[in-house]
Amino acid sequence: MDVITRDVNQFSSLTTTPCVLALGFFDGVHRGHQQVIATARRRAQALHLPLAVMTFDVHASQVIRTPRSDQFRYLTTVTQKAALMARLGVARLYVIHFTRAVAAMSAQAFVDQVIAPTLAQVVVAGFDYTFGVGGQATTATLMTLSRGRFEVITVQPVTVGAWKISSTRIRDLIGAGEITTAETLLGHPLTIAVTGHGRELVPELAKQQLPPPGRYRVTAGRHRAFTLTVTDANELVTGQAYTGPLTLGGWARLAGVSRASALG
Ligand SMILES: Cc1cc2nc3c(=O)[nH]c(=O)nc-3n(C[C@H](O)[C@H](O)[C@H](O)COP(=O)(O)O)c2cc1C
Ligand SMILES: Nc1ncnc2c1ncn2[C@@H]1O[C@H](COP(=O)(O)OP(=O)(O)OP(=O)(O)O)[C@@H](O)[C@H]1O
Repeated sequence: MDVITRDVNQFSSLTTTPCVLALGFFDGVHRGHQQVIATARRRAQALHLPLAVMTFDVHASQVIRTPRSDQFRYLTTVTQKAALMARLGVARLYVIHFTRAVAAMSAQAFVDQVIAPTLAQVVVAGFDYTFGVGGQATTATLMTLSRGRFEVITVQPVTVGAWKISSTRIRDLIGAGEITTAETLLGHPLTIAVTGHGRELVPELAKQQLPPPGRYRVTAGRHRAFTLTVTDANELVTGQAYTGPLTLGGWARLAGVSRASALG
């Protein structure tokens, strides 16, 4: 898979072959996202075109300040997103640098200056995708804005019970310690990218969604299982010192340990 990182003003210089393009932020690459990408993949296969996805490096809420911006937490780093996308058959991942200038673009400008230069023949997005300044445009309006340059496919909601699967809901579940349910909605195990600095493991993302304070068994790589503590200050502390990058999976809460003794 090719990862193409771009500032929005570099886009007009893109020369590339046509593609089928899926649009969204895709934090967590959950089962709803997987449906969007699978829909695009089927169309790409039928048309013998490469499957491409366009995402942003930074979430919109971190650029456009709202009362909820401070509470926002990420599920996946760009690297994790890219690895999950590669497994779904994505050939080309566009990572657009999301800035105030991008947020201020009209929907038509975004279509003309960012989507069209990818030479997308088909654009696929979910039923609730919005874009353009103030989130002005939807998947339905995308068809008009395409001005005949591409076809638009809208993916219907993937739900569990009455709920649409969403990154927001998965963040809330992880934050509430409902890791198994979160993983069901994700469609893959929860993994958190960290770097060991002695006994502290520092998440790669400053704003990483973590499980609540407590003691957990985790795995790093295929075999190494160990315990760690998520402290009340949201720090990850292990018994053994380690230096370097780790991907923590296999999250299981150790039952019957109170917060106070978990820190001891
Ligand atoms: C060109 C462009 C401009 C955008 N401008 C805004 C904006 O002004 N305000 C906003 O809340 N979101 C803006 N967005 C973000 C989307 O509308 C959408 O709300 C955002 O991706 C939310 O992601 P979420 O569903 O993961 O919360 C913009 C997106 C694009 C592509
Ligand atoms: N459950 C779902 N069913 C179908 N499409 C979905 C679903 N969730 C997201 N999508 C689509 O996937 C793309 C990426 O969505 P986005 O990154 O906004 O995820 P989200 O889970 O809706 O996030 P948030 O909870 O922050 O709103 C968009 O095109 C969106 O419409």
